Amino acid sequence: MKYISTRGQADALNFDEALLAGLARDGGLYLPEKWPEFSAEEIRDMAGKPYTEIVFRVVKPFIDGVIPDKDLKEIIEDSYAGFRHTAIAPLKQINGRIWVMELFHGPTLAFKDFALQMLGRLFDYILKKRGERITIVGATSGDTGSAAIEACRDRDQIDIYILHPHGRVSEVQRRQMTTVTSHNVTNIALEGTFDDCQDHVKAMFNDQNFRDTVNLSAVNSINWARIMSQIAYYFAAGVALGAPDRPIGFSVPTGNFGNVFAAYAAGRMGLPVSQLVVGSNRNDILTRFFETGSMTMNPVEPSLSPSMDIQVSSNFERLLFDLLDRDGSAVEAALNAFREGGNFDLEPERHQRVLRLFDAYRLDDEQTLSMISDYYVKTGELFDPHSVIAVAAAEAKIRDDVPAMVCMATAHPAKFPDAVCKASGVTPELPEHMADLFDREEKYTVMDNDLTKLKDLVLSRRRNS
Ligand SMILES: N[C@@H](CCOP(=O)(O)O)C(=O)O
Repeated sequence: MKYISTRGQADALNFDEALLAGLARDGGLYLPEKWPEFSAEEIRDMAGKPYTEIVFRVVKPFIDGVIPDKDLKEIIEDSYAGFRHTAIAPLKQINGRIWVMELFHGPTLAFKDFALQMLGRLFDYILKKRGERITIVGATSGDTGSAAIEACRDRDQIDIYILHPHGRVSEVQRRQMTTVTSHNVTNIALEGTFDDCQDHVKAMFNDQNFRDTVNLSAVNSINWARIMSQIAYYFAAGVALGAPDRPIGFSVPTGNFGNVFAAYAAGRMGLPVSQLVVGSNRNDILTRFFETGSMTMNPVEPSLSPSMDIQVSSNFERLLFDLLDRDGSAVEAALNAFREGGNFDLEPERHQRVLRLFDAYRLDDEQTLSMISDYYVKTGELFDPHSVIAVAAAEAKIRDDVPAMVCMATAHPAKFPDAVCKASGVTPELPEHMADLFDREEKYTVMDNDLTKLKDLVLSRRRNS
């Protein structure tokens, strides 16, 4: 299995090379050259299997022998051993056709743990084999940061720097990152937005000298291995609800487009995915795109669902690559137009094609609070401000011919106690392992929104061995 860049110029890589590279050298994102496909029989056979077995079957074709099966199985078992629910990703029905998959039982209470617990172990395994070290610079709007830190802390081969937008993540999200004091972790609160943080990360990758000097790698979903690991829970949900013999829809709260792209990938691999609903908050660039075929950038506005306060959704590039018939130069031209002029338009015929699968829906803060309250009263479920957008979007957009839709509950309500309490009157409690989070000491550096200063910091702390 080779991995190719969405911009079409970089060398094709094997799994381990793509894992360590993060972003391709031409600025594109890696994708498998060809989607592996499961037959109906192979999908049917996943039903009733433990979650870790489904992960193994889904990721094996992507790893393609780079890691022997025995070692891969151990990595997978170890990755999910720390989850606090025995089902790992439990499914709950909340009304006739709508289900919720809880993806917040991992160590940092968000869906990011599903991929990052694996990513940390994959890095460790490959780096030890190669005798190499890497520097990770990651950007977070709230959840990726702590999940990445948790996965990479205290690993000898890794130094990790996480940039978050200063004052724009919830206090629990910030403390989950900044109270980790491991020697290899640096937290930076950037005077800017998440998009600024993500732009700086990409700029560091696009500076070939810098990336080679520090051996830069990625924990964000620009890294293919992030998407790969997340595809597994879509298969787990699908087979639990009757796939391949019954089609299935998914509703996903979306910021960087990685999670919903994993659902799309599951469809390309044979899961009968018949509808994907993209949920957004007032930063609704994706919703407007699906509604109109035109992607137009607005300023990022803070919301009650900060993890989705994003205008430039990295993984949209992977979908665009398919929509533009895998033509790397067309992808590059469209994205250059977007970055330079703040807009690009998809041809009407391609827009119609994307609408066969995708729908989109937005909720502003007021609607988000009201929906948290409504579902709490109607079902007893306390949703966080991101998950509730998926549920409301599913209710609003589920098509008549979709027999079951699964909403991805991406974060634990205790990550957003103020919003949840305002909506429901209930303050969700942090799980025991985090009960003293507010007593722990924080350590982070507030920095100007300045790429040169960031690079200097990373270079100055570089370890030679
Ligand atoms: N919503 C994310 C933003 C980064 O997304 P990623 O999937 O590319 O890591 C966050 O919570 O940090």
